[in-house]
Amino acid sequence: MTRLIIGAMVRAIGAYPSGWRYPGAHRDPRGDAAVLRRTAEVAEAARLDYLFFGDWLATGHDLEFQDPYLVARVDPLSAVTYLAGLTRRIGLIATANTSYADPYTLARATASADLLSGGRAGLNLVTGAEPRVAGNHGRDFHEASGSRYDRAVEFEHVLRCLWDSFEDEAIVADAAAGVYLDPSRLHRTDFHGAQLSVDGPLNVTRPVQGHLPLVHAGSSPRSKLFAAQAADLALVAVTGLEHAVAVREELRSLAFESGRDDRTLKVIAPVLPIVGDTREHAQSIADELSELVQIAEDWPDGPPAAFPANRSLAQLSTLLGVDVSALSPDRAATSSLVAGFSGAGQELVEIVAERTGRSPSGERPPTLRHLVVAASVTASMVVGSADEIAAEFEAWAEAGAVDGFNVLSAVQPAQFEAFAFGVVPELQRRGVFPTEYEGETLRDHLDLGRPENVHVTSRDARFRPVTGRDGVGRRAFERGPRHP
Ligand SMILES: Cc1cc2nc3c(=O)[nH]c(=O)nc-3n(C[C@H](O)[C@H](O)[C@H](O)COP(=O)(O)O)c2cc1C
Repeated sequence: MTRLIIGAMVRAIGAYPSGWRYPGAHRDPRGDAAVLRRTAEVAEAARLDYLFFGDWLATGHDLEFQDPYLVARVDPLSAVTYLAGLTRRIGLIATANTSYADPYTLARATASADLLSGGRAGLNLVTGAEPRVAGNHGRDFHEASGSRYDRAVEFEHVLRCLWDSFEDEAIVADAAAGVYLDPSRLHRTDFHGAQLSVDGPLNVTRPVQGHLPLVHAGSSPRSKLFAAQAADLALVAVTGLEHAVAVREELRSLAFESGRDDRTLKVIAPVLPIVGDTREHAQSIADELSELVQIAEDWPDGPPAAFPANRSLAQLSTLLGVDVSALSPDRAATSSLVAGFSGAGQELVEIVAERTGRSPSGERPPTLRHLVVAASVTASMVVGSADEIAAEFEAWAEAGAVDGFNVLSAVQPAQFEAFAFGVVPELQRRGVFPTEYEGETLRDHLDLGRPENVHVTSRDARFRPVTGRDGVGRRAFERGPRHP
């Protein structure tokens, strides 16, 4: 039976550019503590596997228009530690940027989060795509992808060595004998690589889970190789079901080529469901959200300098093959106008019809604004009733496209609650998502075993970079048979 992994990608003011403008939406990040608490309570009541917190280490006015949640947000590890004390069962995954983080500090904070949550912490390692981060961390420039991934490879190795500093039996705590520590079970890291140098040992005992489940999010060839070799969950950007099938197969075969049991790599896709009582209701929500997205033409004298170039009638004209730049954004895209559109333009009209229920020949045709928004907001959306969305999730799982989803919510808290209390029970009714938490730890929820201590097995402790199919990989193992 298919068993989906489902986590919530928490974005406190919503994960759609205009979500914060929707009636009743949470919109002031100064109130995030209450929203995070409520989100965690709802997610745990729905038995979601984890809450996932992304990260972005810089801010600026431009982000207001691209991705308003990136403007101001709580640090992800702080959110995880806060929620560790408020929840009992749900996993809590924080993002860290390996290009800028200090491995000893991160190993210490994450091992602590795992201990404080009873084994429910996870860590998403990214190398970062935002160049402004460099100046916030005393660097002259953001390193190129190759160098960032070289560092990420060393980083992951060092993290595991540091987490394993204490063997599970290292703290003896024999009060009668006066023996606190077995020093033979405390291990130095002694890693001195091209980019990182760490002595160790870590001054936190081994995490409850041994190693926190590692997530990696990216899309380049080096990113895929890193995910295949180092991650338990690969968070991928996919354009549709067929693309997802291909990406999952590629990642799993890379994992196999790296000598790993490829079934232990779970491929997770982000998805943004718009949930309504009926399909028409969901479409009316998606329609209102589209209408609330600002486009360049909303400023008669031109948009702010940082406004995204692709959110304009000028850019849409290129895609449509028809110059609509002098028209009003509220001009209806009627059948006669649409007839002149390019193939890509016609496809866009179909996407808008599916999402909003508006068709060129109908009573309420889409407007040019709807088309600009559909072309420029790239979130992977599915619009419908709870049952329709659950059916779509199930179809993806059965096609071998994903092992699970990271669910984004356009409007907080309403859309998240509609998902948790509407779609999740439908998935449970279909038997593709469990109704109860069984194990205690995040690794249990993800069906991952507890790893051995690298200092005891010593195999992983030897760091040997090797050349993989798409670049420099981590290390070579004996290859076992590939499982079906
Ligand atoms: C689904 C998804 C989520 C991501 N989340 C984050 C994030 O929260 N913070 C971040 O710095 N980068 C994030 N990234 C960016 C990647 O880490 C990556 O650095 C970026 O896409 C550049 O591509 P590359 O690393 O594959 O070269 C995400 C990427 C994907 C596909």
